[in-house]
Amino acid sequence: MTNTASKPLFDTVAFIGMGLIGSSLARRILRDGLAKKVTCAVRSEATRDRVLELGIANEAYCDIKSAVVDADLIMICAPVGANETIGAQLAGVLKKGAIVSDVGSVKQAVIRDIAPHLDEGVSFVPGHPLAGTEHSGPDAGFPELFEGRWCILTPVPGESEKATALVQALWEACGMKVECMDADHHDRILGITSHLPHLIAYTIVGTATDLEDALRQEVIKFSASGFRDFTRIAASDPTMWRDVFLNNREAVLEVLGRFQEDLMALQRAIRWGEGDKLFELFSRTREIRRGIVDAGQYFTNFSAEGEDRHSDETGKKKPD
Ligand SMILES: NC(=O)C1=CN([C@@H]2O[C@H](COP(=O)(O)OP(=O)(O)OC[C@H]3O[C@@H](n4cnc5c(N)ncnc54)[C@H](O)[C@@H]3O)[C@@H](O)[C@H]2O)C=CC1
Ligand SMILES: O=C(O)C(=O)Cc1ccc(O)cc1
Repeated sequence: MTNTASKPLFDTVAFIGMGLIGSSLARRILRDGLAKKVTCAVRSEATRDRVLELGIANEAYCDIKSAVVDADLIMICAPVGANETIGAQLAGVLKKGAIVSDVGSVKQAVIRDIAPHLDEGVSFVPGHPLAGTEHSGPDAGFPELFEGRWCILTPVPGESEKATALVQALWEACGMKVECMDADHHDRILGITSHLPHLIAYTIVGTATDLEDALRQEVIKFSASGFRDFTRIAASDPTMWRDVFLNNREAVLEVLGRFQEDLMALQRAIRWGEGDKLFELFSRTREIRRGIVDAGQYFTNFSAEGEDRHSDETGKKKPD
């Protein structure tokens, strides 16, 4: 989908954090003229130089204040564990009428850490584009990342509806479908659909490679596509995912409890040779996958063979 906006939605968009998500959105904004100017705050001179070399921001700074002081939209794109520190640096600095938004994978903790620091006259519209890869850093981004995917906004009651509509318009201009919901509802859904699967992938790859040396070599050598899929997910950024689990503790622990019960039931079925139970579950899950693919939902970036065009198989981390 190409941008249908006839004029820029914002004068200046400032990014805090220019990794996979920040740099993908910045690329899209600059490519399609969704803002007149893009600025960003990064943490090192090397990243600042790289961002300017890549041409993914008009101005790049190593401090937050310089990047955000004239911005109409401030998009926080750092790991969610950095939000408390980032929020404190926004207090007393932003223009009246500025909008603060974010892309964090959890939403209640983001609201907890950012909202108290924002001045009167500044709107806050938390968001989460459900699109990504296992890669990190400014080189990993690409402008088509968001195409055809969902973006969830979790507006805080009492906040400006105009601000929410503008953030929604930005994500729609990036090709996303947008839905609003409460932050706690978001965290419960994503706990099941995203956080638990990542935890399982980290566990499986950990278990399989925590073997004695000779066996580990064979696991790597003969890894079939099922295991390789898990290794892709398990190559995701450790800082980002540590922060996700620490900041969505309740929802993850709740779903993990249910998962452990279901796993025990499967363990028992295997032990006692209860083939019917296994067959019934596997048939049900096969139908679910077929339903998702037929509905064209979520997997819009998968080819017929089920490979995700967003990612390669190497799991290599791009420079940060
Ligand atoms: N990776 C993914 O697939 C997705 C990630 N997200 C969310 O997007 C956010 C960013 O993730 P990615 O872009 O993947 O991570 P990334 O690791 O590629 O980029 C994060 C950037 O933030 C910078 N950063 C860290 N602390 C900072 C601070 N205090 N001030 C300024 N910059 C700081 C890092 O140097 C890095 O360049 C996270 O909150 C994550 O939960 C959302 C959807 C998908
Ligand atoms: O790479 C994958 O398979 C992902 O699941 C990407 C992803 C990671 C985190 C999010 O909050 C949303 C999407």
